[in-house]
Amino acid sequence: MTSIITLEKVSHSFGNELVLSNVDLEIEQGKIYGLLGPSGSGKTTLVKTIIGALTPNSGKIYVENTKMPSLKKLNDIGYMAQADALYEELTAKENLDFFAKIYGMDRLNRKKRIDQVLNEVDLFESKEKVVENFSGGMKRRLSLAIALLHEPRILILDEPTVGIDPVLRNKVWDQFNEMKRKGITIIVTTHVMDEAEKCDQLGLLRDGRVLASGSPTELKDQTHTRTIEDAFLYYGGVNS
Ligand SMILES: Nc1ncnc2c1ncn2[C@@H]1O[C@H](COP(=O)(O)OP(=O)(O)OP(=O)(O)O)[C@@H](O)[C@H]1O
Repeated sequence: MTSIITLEKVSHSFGNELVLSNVDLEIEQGKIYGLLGPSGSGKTTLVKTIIGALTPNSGKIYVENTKMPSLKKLNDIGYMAQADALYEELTAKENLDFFAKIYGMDRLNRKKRIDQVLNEVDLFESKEKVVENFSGGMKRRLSLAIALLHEPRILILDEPTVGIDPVLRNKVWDQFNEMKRKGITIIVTTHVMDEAEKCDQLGLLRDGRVLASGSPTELKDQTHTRTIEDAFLYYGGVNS
């Protein structure tokens, strides 16, 4: 097993509220890792510590053996935040061009990659449309396209399929699997149980603690349950 991301005893508080409590995690290269937990369990805070946007009060985080936070490492990570950070008054293509310039991509590469990612998220036909006229799902897909632009080896996606209809959601998951085949490591946060089933490995998070981790099958087998939801409830009960 090759771990690409390691967290050691990561804890963080906002004021008096302990949001992450002694989190240990190992994420393997080329896998889809799901962080599953209810609203407020600390998923977003955890992924922010991984990308280095937040330095936790204590603990260590390594991405490909580099201690985070590290500006250098950002080139290898694609991050899609929970709230879409898009320029509403610009078109989809203009948004992509803006971020491609920030990534320092040259003109030829920019044009090629922008067309590729627009196709990948099924927005090619809408590339000249102004983003303020996009639906919520279209905005999510554009955010995903931006995270993919610089061909990162690690993709960190905070609730990537919120507001995306079931048909397109399947398509987006097909893309995740395709990226995985190329060796890309993907971390997704979700509170949707059927999405959790599609991950290779899961970390079950509640109140800032990792209740359990393993593949969906392992978690169900260990708890003698048939669904991830029941496994989650089992671990929550046992550990509380
Ligand atoms: N910048 C902040 N300042 C103060 N409290 C915060 C901040 N960010 C998050 N929190 C608190 O930390 C807790 C965990 O929040 P977080 O966003 O990590 O959870 P989450 O699991 O991602 O939830 P959701 O699924 O609703 O996005 C919440 O109680 C939240 O109110």
